Amino acid sequence: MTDRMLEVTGLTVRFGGITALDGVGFTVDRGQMVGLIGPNGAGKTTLFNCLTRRYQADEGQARYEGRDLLSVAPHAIVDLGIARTFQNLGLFPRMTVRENVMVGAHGHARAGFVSAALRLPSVRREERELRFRANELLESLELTGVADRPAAGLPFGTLKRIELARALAARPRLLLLDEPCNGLSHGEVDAFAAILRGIRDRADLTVIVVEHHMGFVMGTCDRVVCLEFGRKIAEGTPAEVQADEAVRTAYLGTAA
Ligand SMILES: Nc1ncnc2c1ncn2[C@@H]1O[C@H](COP(=O)(O)OP(=O)(O)OP(=O)(O)O)[C@@H](O)[C@H]1O
Repeated sequence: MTDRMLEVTGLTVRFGGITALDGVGFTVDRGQMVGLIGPNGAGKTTLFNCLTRRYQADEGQARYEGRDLLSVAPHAIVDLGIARTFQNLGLFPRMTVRENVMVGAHGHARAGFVSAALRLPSVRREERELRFRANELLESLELTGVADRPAAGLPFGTLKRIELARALAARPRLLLLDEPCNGLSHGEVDAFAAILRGIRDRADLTVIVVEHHMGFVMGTCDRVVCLEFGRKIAEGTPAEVQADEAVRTAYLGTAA
């Protein structure tokens, strides 16, 4: 029996004359790591923006854990256990690495504005818990050594891991990663893949990852969905999608 987490059907998004997503459908089961690939402009980021309610779908449905995701308010997405990272990192450069990660967990803080302003004991306890959680994440992502340094000036590969730690701080059940390997060296990609696999296995986590790095996708994902010009052109195991003629044509211009 499958444990379906996400079911997307007929998802269509138009921007004026451009159809960025054209009737896209796929499913994701709990615990899977699904790769979302396709040439530039295929609609991958638009799909993430729809699922996180930044963009409004013109047609179609997305059911997440049995509920209609497309009617959820954008700010409520994190409460449903969905977190994402961005192509262009959205870190706070002057805050320390630890503080950046703690920001990700703040959506889960219970203290209200007044008690936080008065620094009541309950708030201090909560902050200790957030710090503890952040420290755990920093350790599992091999960031403890830079925890007290400002994010500004750290190497790009490190910033990518901080961005991942911040998304994980919200304790997501579904994690959407937008090009996590972009700009990483070969060695960093392998290290990132190993870290991600470790986290996925430890924390009951389901992942959809947009990525152009085929080595990462083929070596890390359980299933792959390929988009081109807003349409799904292939879906299957990494090996099946890699061998698919439409996918090869989309990437190379001609079937290779
Ligand atoms: N806010 C927007 N307004 C107008 N057009 C948009 C908007 N967002 C995306 N598009 C268009 O939708 C199409 C799909 O873009 P999208 O960014 O989703 O592709 P992508 O697969 O993520 O590409 P890349 O790999 O380059 O990030 C493109 O033609 C893009 O120009």
